[in-house]
Amino acid sequence: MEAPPDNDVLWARSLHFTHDDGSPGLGGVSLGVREGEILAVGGPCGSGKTTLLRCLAGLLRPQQGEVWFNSLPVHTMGAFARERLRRERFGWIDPAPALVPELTVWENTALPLMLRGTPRRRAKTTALEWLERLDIGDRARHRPHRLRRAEQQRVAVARALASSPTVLFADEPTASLHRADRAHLLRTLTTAARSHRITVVVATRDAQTAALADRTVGLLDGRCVSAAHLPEVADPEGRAACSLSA
Ligand SMILES: Nc1ncnc2c1ncn2[C@@H]1O[C@H](COP(=O)(O)OP(=O)(O)OP(=O)(O)O)[C@@H](O)[C@H]1O
Repeated sequence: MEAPPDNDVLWARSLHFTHDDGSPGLGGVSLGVREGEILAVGGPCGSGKTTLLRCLAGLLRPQQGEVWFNSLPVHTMGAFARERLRRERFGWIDPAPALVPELTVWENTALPLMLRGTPRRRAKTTALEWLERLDIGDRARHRPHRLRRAEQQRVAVARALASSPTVLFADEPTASLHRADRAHLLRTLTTAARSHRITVVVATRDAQTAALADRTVGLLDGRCVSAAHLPEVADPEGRAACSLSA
């Protein structure tokens, strides 16, 4: 078993994954993600983007192939070690904000930190700082149902960033948002990731999202293709536009 190149924080070789019902997920995907890089994984519906992110994040175990996080072989780790790795080093954003309805916005944001053992007061301070950066500090004491969908998704982003993950996985994070909300969320997410040197792997069918990435890999039928098939962006939110101080 050969460890990945030094400058790749995440590295996958020849990943094969078939779902329990026999549906093909991945058919031999290899890629490397450099430290601090924002990598977009593009491709049409059903091409394997979510399956790839879940394999890279240790949520699914590929039947064949290797996943390395720095020098750690994720593909050979047991369930407990993978869960710990996810809790301590990875962040995850779903297409729809999955917040705990009984908790306030700041408690939702602080939850991963508290699960890690951070004292409540310190977790609260960090959560409030991230909520301010994402322009929802004034909603900190509300419960999620009082927020718009776009605001809830910003809470999900704050929650993922608050625990300072080494790698943040974002699965179509703007899929359920309007265009203006999408642009705002993407700018804050990518600006925060760049300023905090967080590596991001984002699955997307959206050209606007891909335009903010350093690099895009395309998937088709569970395999890497040379170029991602994403539509042209009429008014791309280029990286130069990322001037927020998140
Ligand atoms: N839990 C599951 N059980 C069975 N098959 C699945 C499951 N999840 C995904 N698949 C199948 O695996 C293939 C890849 O799906 P995946 O969700 O990874 O693609 P995707 O590119 O993320 O799609 P989308 O853009 O629609 O989210 C598809 O054929 C899909 O139907």
